[in-house]
Amino acid sequence: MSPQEAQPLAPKAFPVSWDQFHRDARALAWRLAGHGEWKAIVCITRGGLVPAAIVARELNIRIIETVGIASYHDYTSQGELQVIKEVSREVVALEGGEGAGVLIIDDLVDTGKTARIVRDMLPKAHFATVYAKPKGRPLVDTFITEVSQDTWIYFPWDMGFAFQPPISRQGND
Ligand SMILES: O=P(O)(O)OC[C@H]1O[C@H](OP(=O)(O)OP(=O)(O)O)[C@H](O)[C@@H]1O
Ligand code: HPA
Ligand SMILES: [Mg+2]
Repeated sequence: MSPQEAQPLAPKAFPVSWDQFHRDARALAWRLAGHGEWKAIVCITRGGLVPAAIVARELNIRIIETVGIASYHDYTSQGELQVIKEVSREVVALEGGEGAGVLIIDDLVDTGKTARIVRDMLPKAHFATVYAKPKGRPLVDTFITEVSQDTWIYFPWDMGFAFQPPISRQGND
């Protein structure tokens, strides 16, 4: 179901183009570059895959691990959080364990529930997202742009080109 067909979770829309997402993910890499060297990235699939690729390229990080968490259904509701794939023991054990030397990447933090689970798995890791909403912000070490809690972020991989009716026709039909 598309967000247009469904009742979205938040009334305000923040659409992000590929170009803007690339700039914001690069800005995240610039900010992270000042924090030292990471041995590995753990990206939270699926949303974290795209920013992780951009940050890994910029910071020359070659060990990329995934942790799979899913919770939102059809863009309309957040259900039980499901851990679909755990982090490998080798990555947890890097630099003495508990995620030390690991950079966790996700596209955004919203309620913070996903971040909480991954932080508990890797308490010494650095948690970075491109976007953050107020409820989840305390769980993130580094992010680029904050949007209000009543805003839904539309990522470029969820969108396509569509006809836009002229403003003069909107709401008049
Ligand atoms: O802070 P929270 O309220 O927990 O929400 C944030 C999470 O929700 C989205 O993932 P989703 O569960 O939709 O899965 P996906 O990454 O596979 O799209 C997003 O990519 C974050 O991982
Ligand atoms: O605002 C959002 N946009 C896309 N996916 C999400 N998952 C949680 N919040 C969001
Ligand atoms: Mg996700």
